[in-house]
Amino acid sequence: MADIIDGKAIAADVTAKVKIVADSLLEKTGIQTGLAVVIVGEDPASQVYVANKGRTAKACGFHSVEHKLPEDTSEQALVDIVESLNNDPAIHGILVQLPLPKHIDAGRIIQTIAPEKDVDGFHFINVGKLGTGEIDTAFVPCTPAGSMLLIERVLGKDLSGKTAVVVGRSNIVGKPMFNLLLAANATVTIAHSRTRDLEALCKTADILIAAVGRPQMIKGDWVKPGAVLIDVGINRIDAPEKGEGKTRLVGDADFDSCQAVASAITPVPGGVGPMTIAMLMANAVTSAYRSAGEEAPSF
Ligand SMILES: Nc1nc(=O)c2c([nH]1)NC[C@@H]1CN(c3ccc(C(=O)N[C@@H](CCC(=O)O)C(=O)O)cc3)C=[N+]21
Repeated sequence: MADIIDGKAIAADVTAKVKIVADSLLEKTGIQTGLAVVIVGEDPASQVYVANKGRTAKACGFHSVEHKLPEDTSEQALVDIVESLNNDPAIHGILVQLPLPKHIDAGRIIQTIAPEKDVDGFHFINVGKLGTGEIDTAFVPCTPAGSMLLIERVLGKDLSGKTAVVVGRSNIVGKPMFNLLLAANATVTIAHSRTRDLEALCKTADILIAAVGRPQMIKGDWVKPGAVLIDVGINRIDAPEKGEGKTRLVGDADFDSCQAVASAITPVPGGVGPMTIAMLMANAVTSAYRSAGEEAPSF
């Protein structure tokens, strides 16, 4: 039976450290880390995440601002808000919650965020730095960064000799995950919907990252005995066993069958999700340190 990797507890460790270093920057330089989260529209899941971010930012002692904009906000109005945050010296990190409404070009908005405040790590400058190994001055996307920290807790920092398979090729998770695993010396393959014999490929992985967005797709008999399984998926499915109309969260891996085979596995909820928020806080305080010309701590 695999050990369950307690993402909630590890995320709490990270945010406790963020608070300590944020307090120490404030004491030394008078700079309070500022994080701005911008949300457009009313998607209920997005509202939950944004509320979590605001709460955690306050717990870290940050200056936390939230811009809640109506669904019919124009692209230009959003560009103007991002530019005003770029120019606001009290703000060190800017996150524009995705997805954006269809009438807004999300790519244009992301590239409008100043790279040095892009705590999501989605700007071309940060993507390029990660892709060329300049990780120390980049912002790394929060979900992959948090997943790496969980892997580090189990396997250490050096993944030499390990085979990793990332299932999913998104810009937000799959591709940055590939780069981080590669930088840690793993031998990495990205699989996706057009991969032939996905099951056999997954079975080669010492480290398996499930980031496809399909509930419970990865089954125990796809997993190499002793593998470390990081489940990035967060899917809400019907749970009639809990009562009529009830739902529950599941990952992209079928937890019970995978737990029987892996050596360590992240649960959903309580795995990668809380780490995403913790790494956002880490990126924000890192940005504040850089703005002060101070050496940023590592997490
Ligand atoms: N620009 C941008 N950056 C993001 O990082 C971003 C985004 N947009 N849009 C939405 C997704 C989703 N996301 C989550 C963060 C935390 C949890 C999380 O804390 N989940 C908990 C509980 C989830 C629940 O109860 O609903 C868990 O897995 O244990 C989930 C999902 C960040 N995202």
